[in-house]
Amino acid sequence: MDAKALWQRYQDWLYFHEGLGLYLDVSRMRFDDAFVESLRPKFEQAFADMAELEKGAIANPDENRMVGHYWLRNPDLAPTPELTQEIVQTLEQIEAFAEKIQTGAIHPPRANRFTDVISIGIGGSALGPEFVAEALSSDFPPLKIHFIDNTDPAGIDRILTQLRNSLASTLVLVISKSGGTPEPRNGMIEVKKAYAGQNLDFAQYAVAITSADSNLDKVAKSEGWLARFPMYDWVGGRTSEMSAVGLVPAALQGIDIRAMLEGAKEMDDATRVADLKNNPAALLALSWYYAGNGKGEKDMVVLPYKDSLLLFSRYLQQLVMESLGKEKDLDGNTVYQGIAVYGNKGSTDQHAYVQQLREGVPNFFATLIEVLEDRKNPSPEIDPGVTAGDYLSGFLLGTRQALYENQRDSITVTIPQVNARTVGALIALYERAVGLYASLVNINAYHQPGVEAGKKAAAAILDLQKRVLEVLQSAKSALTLDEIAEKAGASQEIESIYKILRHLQANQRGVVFQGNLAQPSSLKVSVS
Ligand SMILES: O=P(O)(O)OC[C@H]1O[C@H](O)[C@H](O)[C@@H](O)[C@@H]1O
Repeated sequence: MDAKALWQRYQDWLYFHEGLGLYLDVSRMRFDDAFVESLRPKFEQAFADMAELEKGAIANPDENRMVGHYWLRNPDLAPTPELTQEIVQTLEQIEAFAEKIQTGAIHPPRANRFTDVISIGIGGSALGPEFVAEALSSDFPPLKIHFIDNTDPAGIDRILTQLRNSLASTLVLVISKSGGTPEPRNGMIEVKKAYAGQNLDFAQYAVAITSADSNLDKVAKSEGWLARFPMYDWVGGRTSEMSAVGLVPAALQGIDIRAMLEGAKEMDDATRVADLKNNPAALLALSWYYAGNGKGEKDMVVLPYKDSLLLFSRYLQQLVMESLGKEKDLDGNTVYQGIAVYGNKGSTDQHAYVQQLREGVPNFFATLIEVLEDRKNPSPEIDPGVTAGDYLSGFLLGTRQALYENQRDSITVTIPQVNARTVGALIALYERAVGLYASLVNINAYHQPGVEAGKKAAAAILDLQKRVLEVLQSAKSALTLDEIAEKAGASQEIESIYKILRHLQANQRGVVFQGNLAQPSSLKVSVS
């Protein structure tokens, strides 16, 4: 396509949202009109499915749940007045709580103010709050946030060591929809011990964000924690940023949560339009379908050219991959769907892997996120008439062009600046695009059956560890791995037993190895 035709294509396909000042450019996805026409019936269905979902249909049939994240930013859409009221009240409670914490009306027993927050959660209970903190937190927020999003002991130590001298003014959020996920539970127990170690009454520092009557909710209630906020059955973890899960941590950092909700609402309104060309989420879904042949054959590389949006790709990884990565479609056929997502930021990544994107295996399409405003204040000149921001912008345009010249497709999303409204809008844009794409490929975007397999296997390993230790404790002399496996009734799991023991041995847990470490079958194991 020559330059003139390409410029025309750019204008023909350009989407602009006036209120948000957001542009979406899909002109560098090389679909043709016939392709668009062929997808129209699927889009009609997708728009109809989405309308049903918003009205409160059981859009997640496997879990028999409604899917209501759209109601969070427009409570009047909720299917019952009770739900509307609950959403509104929770929002007011969040704002009132954050204000009291910031003014010191609620303060820790031994300090005038809370200065820090530890947010404990994983997956959907961490990725949104982390992304939003990185994108929107001011340089000197009223409360500084720290995340424990894993059960890595060294990671937990790092946070607790950094906060050692300010634990007495640190608020703790424990966020878990189910209230039973092991990682946040472990984090909570360890943090609780750290408070006890400094003679601080954890309950006076702790806030739970979880489903009513979950295990976490029960603990928080019985111990009289500082506050509890609800997580709803009809909001999925990966779409929970606009629920208490995302709003509580954001509000505590002084982020304008009303603006975030407003941006999402405006985007929801725009992505509700049942007209492909005038719906930015539909244009994204169309582009994804085109790129990957409706089967996820190409990966989505997300490159925001703005440091503060670094975690967007990580956030999208869960939103897209946990939603779309499914073995079965809604009719039970085996389809192995999904779209792989990765990326960090531009121009940084141009010095890392863009070489492969430009010249190597063409198994991806790029999404470039452009932010028009460079910085709040005027920029100094780097070269005559040229600023650092001009370079950043030039690198984005250059990469887009270089990719296109080599038949690598890209989408460009442009926002005027990174603020609460545009971040809310970006989240909403991708939530809807995922929902529409799921309809196009006929899958349930709102469950995650595959995650259970790993959780069950991990639980079995921990159970095996107990049995193995019992065997060793009652043994009179050192045993080979074969003998341990047999006595534990787990002959098929000898490799797991070896790995469990190796881990215990490395952590001074009383396990002693004799023999050649390079030949596990030669080892004799005892406990001290
Ligand atoms: O919020 P929680 O119930 O603790 O869940 C945290 C995460 O755990 C699971 O592994 C799910 O796959 C995620 O969708 C979820 O976000």
